Amino acid sequence: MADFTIPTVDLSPFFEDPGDQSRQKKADDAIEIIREACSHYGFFQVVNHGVPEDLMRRALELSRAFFECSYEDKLKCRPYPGAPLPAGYSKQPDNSPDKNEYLLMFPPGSSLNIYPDYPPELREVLEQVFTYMAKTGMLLEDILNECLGLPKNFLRGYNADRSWDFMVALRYFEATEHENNGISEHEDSNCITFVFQDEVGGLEVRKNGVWIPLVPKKGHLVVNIGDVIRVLTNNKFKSATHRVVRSKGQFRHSYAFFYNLQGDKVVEPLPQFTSDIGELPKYRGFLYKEYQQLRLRNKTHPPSRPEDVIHITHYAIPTAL
Ligand SMILES: O=C(O)CCC(=O)C(=O)O
Ligand SMILES: [Fe+2]
Repeated sequence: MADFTIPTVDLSPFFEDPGDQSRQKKADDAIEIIREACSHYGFFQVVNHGVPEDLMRRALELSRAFFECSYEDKLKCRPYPGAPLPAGYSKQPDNSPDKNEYLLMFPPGSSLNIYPDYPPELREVLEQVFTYMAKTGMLLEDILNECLGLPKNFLRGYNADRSWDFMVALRYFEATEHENNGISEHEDSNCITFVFQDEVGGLEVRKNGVWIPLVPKKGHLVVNIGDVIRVLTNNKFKSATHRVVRSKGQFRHSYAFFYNLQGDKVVEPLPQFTSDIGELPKYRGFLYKEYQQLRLRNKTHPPSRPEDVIHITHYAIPTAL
């Protein structure tokens, strides 16, 4: 029988004294669940992750208030031309199958950030959420490092520059009589993504070929593994396939934090998952910023044929897959 469960992992052992024996057992159990989830489908949920629940709730209230402003007002913080990603407010192009609008930011202090004036508390709350999420990202990266049996701090060293991380507050429009696509099925291009959402629901992940709804739970963060980890591990860890469906009569709000990679880094399968174990690389190496640009183009100039949408398979070595 199909298994529709999505593991929830308690991260509290990773905040406790490392010398404690019972802490070690709980941490080992968590690592085992994460390893299993990442090896098969690339997603799970976490609790006790360090991001305060009240702050997440407040962030959702404030982004809702922002999105309720008029389109003209929201356009006051539209992106500067030429930024690597559109920081500020954007709405998906009318010809996009994705039906949502979003507010994107880089790390607090980035000169690219454009914040709305209303509601006045939004900026500070966004910056706080960002700071907490980046810490959770570092913790999860260390945990993945351990799950993969890589040398201590390997991923930390490879991905030491936090300036390309970004966060998006999203609002999905109500479904119509005829269609309900919020974001078409995709894998995230980055390293690790964290999502929290309001009570409406709509995020779905594909596990063993079946779409499973992520029922919103207070204080939970959904974790998706992205394509960078998939390529580094030569497919040992999967990037999560997910989508968002819209609800009739309700807008949906969520936040997605993209723990990312600096654009000049080369992404290619690591020797630990190729030559060291006698396996061929399944991807050719590429500069991360090239891939991020191609993925952005999917959004700004949505191809009319779904088969023209760029995925990580763009870099796949055909004979090795
Ligand atoms: O809104 C969500 O729940 C997920 C968003 C997402 O998948 C994305 O922005 O890549
Ligand atoms: Fe996504």
